[in-house]
Amino acid sequence: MLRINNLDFSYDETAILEKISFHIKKGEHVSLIGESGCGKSTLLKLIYGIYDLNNGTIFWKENQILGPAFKLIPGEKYIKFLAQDYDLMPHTTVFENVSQYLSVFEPEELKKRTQELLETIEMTSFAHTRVKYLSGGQQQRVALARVLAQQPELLLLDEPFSHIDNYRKNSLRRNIFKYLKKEKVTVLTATHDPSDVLPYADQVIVIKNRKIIAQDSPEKLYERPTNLYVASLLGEANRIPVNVVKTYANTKRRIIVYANEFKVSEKSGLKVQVKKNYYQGVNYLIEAVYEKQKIFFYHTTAIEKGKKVYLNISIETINQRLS
Ligand SMILES: Nc1ncnc2c1ncn2[C@@H]1O[C@H](COP(=O)(O)OP(=O)(O)OP(=O)(O)O)[C@@H](O)[C@H]1O
Repeated sequence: MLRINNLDFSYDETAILEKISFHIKKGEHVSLIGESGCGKSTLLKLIYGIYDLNNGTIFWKENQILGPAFKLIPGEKYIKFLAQDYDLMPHTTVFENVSQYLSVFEPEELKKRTQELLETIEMTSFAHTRVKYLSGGQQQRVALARVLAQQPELLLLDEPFSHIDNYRKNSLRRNIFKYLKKEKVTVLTATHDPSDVLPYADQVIVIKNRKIIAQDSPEKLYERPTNLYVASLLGEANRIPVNVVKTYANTKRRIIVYANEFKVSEKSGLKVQVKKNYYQGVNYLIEAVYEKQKIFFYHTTAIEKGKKVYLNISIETINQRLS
């Protein structure tokens, strides 16, 4: 459905994206992740036709997406892009902002659809509030409902929940992604937040140094990360020599271990010295050192600074990472 082939792009003489190729099927939800400045927003803008490519092609179904050199007004009606600026009508109400694109010839349907969308973004009680009086996070929610109302076939979301408080974020994410699946909208989301990715994405694309370095399902990328960069985008990750575990005494390989996969032991394992405790609510994230390398692990209680402890990893985890 969305087909990107051999895309190269630069704003000036510095290359931003190189040889980017991927396909997204109809109704699929793909997350785009990578360190800040790696080109996620740029890629979404290119798919929307805001800039001209240096090389390559972008197709949505049989339609080629062309940049401003070929098309005066960017954007296609079947693609919507929710950028960091929300493009709302500040002097009109939330209801009017959301219903603007629905047919006025079917007033009952307009009311029903708008209400459904306001429920999805949990803003029913603000229906008659003017948008200019809303907070940044509330405006972001209205912007989401406004793009959904336009029934896009392909939706490009750039950090869609970045301004929304944690209290709302989880239920909102569930509502929005459920709605998009129900409506079979194809979604490409650029995000920093693993909670946007792991439970909802069908595929994850990882960008580093201008290129796609990994593409897989969230489960596979998390469980078998190709490197520390990929793992660290999805969780609190460490890279440790596997020979600290007796059974693997003869191998020199290092494996990725997430902070939650370590178990503290009194007897044997990776011997670390505790440096700091970070209270997390459900547990503590503990910063320790092993031969000058920082190691992070979770533990149910704080551990005294300077104390030496052993960390164990299950054999299943080791085998999974070595495979
Ligand atoms: N209009 C522009 N002109 C020139 N350079 C730009 C422009 N917009 C972005 N860049 C540069 O392109 C690179 C990629 O930026 P982009 O915003 O796409 O990254 P990103 O991965 O979305 O970052 P973040 O996660 O921080 O939002 C950065 O080095 C940025 O400085």
